[in-house]
Amino acid sequence: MKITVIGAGAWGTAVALLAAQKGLEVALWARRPEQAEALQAMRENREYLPGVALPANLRPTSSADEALEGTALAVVAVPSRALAQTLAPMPKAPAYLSLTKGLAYTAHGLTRMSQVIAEATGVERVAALSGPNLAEEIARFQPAASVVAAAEPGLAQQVQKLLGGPSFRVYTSRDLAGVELGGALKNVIALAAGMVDGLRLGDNAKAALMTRALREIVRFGVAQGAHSETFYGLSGLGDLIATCTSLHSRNRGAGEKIARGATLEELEASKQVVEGVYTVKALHAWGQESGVELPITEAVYRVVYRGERPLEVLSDLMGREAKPE
Ligand SMILES: NC(=O)C1=CN([C@@H]2O[C@H](COP(=O)(O)OP(=O)(O)OC[C@H]3O[C@@H](n4cnc5c(N)ncnc54)[C@H](O)[C@@H]3O)[C@@H](O)[C@H]2O)C=CC1
Ligand SMILES: O=C(CO)COP(=O)(O)O
Repeated sequence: MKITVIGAGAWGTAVALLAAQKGLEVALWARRPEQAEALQAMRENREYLPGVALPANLRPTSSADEALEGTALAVVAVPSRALAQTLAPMPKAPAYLSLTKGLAYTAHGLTRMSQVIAEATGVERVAALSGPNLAEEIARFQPAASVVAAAEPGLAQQVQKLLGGPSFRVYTSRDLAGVELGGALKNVIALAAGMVDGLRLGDNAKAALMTRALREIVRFGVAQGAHSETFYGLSGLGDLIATCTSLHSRNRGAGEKIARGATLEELEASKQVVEGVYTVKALHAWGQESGVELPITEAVYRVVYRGERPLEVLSDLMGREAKPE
């Protein structure tokens, strides 16, 4: 069986490696022809995932026709901002799996990545995989677990069989919204966690941030139609822990850089995608329209987009009205 991974960044390459290890024929589509050629020539993704050899059954290409011909599943690992424009002109696959952790604010309101994929391709069979999954560890087959969610249970089970293996335990879920929202919102909180690290505010501060943020994520997610239990699972709490504490996390690292004075332009110029920067903007736009308060998310927005100082924003959060937990 053949599967196609669209997007040859760190995460697309890591998941392509998981699929190749299962003996599948794997096409890895890279946007730039020179990137596909470099992957092919070096049998390594030196730009985004150095130090890991690509096996022979993993075939890099920049041709969408070649990548998608005869495929059973397209696994999408393109940054959220480029998702619709990347997929729309490509040949269609029978089903899609979203690996992208982001949120968009469109004319339809807040839009999850599986919805962006369905709209861009016209294909309704779309699943999402999310969990505490840092690409650098998964690519080295260090043990990890994840959740695949789809409205159609058969699709989630198909992905579970295709990607699950000795180092990667995959659970299924019916809560597509919950799995996607947990993965998107934790990136915003990881920016805040990075600021806590950069300002050396301490372990108590980070634990308080993550705990109160989880409450905020649950409140928001349930209002969006997700199930609260999903946020206490791998794609919620699990990913929140991994991303807020890992030295590999680009979002947490970006928060540290912000605390040391990095600007939005500098973050956007990074070769590696920092999704939290776009997710927080979408959430802010939604909050303005809906009137729903997301205090921690709003604090991150004020620092990233209004250039306010993290310590001043923190002081506002600490000074909010006293209330029961
Ligand atoms: N790196 C990780 O550990 C994980 C990442 N993710 C998610 O996967 C998605 C992809 O992230 P990574 O693979 O880590 O990215 P990356 O930061 O390693 O690489 C960026 C990728 O995006 C491509 N790209 C940049 N601009 C583009 C554009 N305008 N059009 C098309 N492609 C473009 C680059 O060529 C490269 O392949 C993100 O949504 C991220 O949140 C999810 C789980 C783990
Ligand atoms: O989603 C991730 C881990 O599950 C990766 O997080 P970063 O994008 O912050 O590196």
